[in-house]
Amino acid sequence: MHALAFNDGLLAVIAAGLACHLAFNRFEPARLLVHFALLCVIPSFMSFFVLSGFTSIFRAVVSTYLLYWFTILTSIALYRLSPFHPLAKYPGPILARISKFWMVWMSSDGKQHVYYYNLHKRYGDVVRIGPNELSMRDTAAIQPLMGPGGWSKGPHWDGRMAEQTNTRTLITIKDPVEHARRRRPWNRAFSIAALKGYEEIIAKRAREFVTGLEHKVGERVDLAELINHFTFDFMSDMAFGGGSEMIRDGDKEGIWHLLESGLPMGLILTHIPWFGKYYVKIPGIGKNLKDFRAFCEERAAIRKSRVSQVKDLFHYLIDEDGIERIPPTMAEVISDGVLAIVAGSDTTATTLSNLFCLMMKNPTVYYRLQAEIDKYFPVGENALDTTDHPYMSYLNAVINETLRLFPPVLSGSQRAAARGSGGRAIGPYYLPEGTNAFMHFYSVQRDPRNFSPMPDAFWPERWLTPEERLSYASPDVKGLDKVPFIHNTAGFMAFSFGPANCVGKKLAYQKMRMAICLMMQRLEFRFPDDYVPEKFEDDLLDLFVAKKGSLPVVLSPRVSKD
Ligand code: HEM
Repeated sequence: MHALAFNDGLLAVIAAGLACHLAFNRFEPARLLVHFALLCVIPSFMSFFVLSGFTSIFRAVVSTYLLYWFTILTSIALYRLSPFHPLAKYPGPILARISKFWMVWMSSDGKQHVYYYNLHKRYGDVVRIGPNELSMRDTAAIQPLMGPGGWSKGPHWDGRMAEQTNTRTLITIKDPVEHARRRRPWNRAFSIAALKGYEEIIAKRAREFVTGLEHKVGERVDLAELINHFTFDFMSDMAFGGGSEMIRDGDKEGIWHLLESGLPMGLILTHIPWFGKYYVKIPGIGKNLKDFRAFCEERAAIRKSRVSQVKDLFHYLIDEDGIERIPPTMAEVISDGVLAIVAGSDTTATTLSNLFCLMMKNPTVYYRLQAEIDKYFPVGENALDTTDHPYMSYLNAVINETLRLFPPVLSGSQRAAARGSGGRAIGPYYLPEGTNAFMHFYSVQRDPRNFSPMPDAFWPERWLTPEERLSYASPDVKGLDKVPFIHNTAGFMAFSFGPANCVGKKLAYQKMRMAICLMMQRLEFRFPDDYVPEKFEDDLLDLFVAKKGSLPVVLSPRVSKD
């Protein structure tokens, strides 16, 4: 009789485990209390059913927990590998299909972009890289996934932003209507007229930056770090009317380090967003970000109290012209100001560093660009004048080619099919509801169906017109006119795509062009003799945004100061 009751008890525990899996699968509960009830209260209660088979309560409780959790995990794994799973037809590594912890592990070396790239080579255009997540490489999916009427931002931001319960920053907003409302001031801030107004802010910081470089002529400097200082000072000017003097003083407060220190954990939370709710409960967690936010709040208050002579980004974000029907709250302005600094300084700094590294590795490109800059800005000309930028085809080609090979957001930005949407065809693929998906920028941009020949090589000439390309005919391009040339700009996704793409794209180009022209008009850049240039790419990590290492450079003057 006892044995029967015990067996019944074990079966009840297993049944409860299966029911728990079903509840998580069906309702995706997010509240910690519900997690606690499902994972702890139920097995504690169930241990009474098996008491008869154990010599102590302790043993009964431990055994019930083990059996309960084992049942849940086994049931989850079997379901996710089974043909009944909605994403069963999409191939991918077994462990990735079972759990997102696999991607946490695989991305921990900072090379997830290369991992995804190799997965696409092995499995094709759509790879299942999580139980409910797909990585995509086919350009036919871009428009339906990310274009107007496409899917909204995915949950990968939820974990990173777990502490932002009230005011979310623009990039994390899922609701398309709310996203559009919050994006309006940003769109105004990057209109052609507004951009023209920023030129003087860029020019001032670019002059300070390049003058600082000139003082270091002959020295070995970390160009990547100095570029960080330039982009950070500029974005602080834009977002909060100043407050940062890294070009002058260096990063005394360690702010750049503070921002970068959160990236590895941020990446983990993009893979397991549900964990963010637990993570933020750990005492002291998020302190760095809170400190940075406090700095921004202080700056925002100062900037708000005075009328700026210049219409900076803050002017538009806080709606100083009073255009919005519902004026933005101060919390929204601060939150988006923080985003501007983070999204606007790191991305352009990484691109500029990559660009100089790639050019120094490819002297032909370096001298071609230098020649173009010399043509438009000979000695004595103002290299910060933007009038001729549209005609500087080689400059634009070098920037695009850098962004193609190394987009600062290497692995793309997740989108999700809303629950209840019923799923939809994304290009030639049917993606059921509950699916998260992203275009893998790094793979799309190196796909020979989009960019050929030499999709993995730095070859800016591919961005020129055929006539321009021919005019550069030289040993490095010999024979390339004999192979098919493919240049599918739909596969150029560094700034993402659709209504939630990068709103700061034009500003990024403007800032990078101005800085490059001034830097190359005034200075020569070369690697120190003992530096192995491949190290820079080895050190480049995919932590959602790219994190770069140092870029040692020796500077020499181009223009005599006499
Ligand atoms: C080389 C430079 C840059 C690159 C490659 C870049 C790339 C990106 C990417 C890939 C996204 C994600 C979009 C998505 O979720 O689909 C993004 C979003 C964003 N970027 Fe940039 N970015 C750059 C510079 C800038 C600059 C200078 C700013 C200026 C403030 C900026 C502001 C933003 C903002 C506000 C968003 C969120 C847009 C939204 O969700 O509506 N970015 N950027």
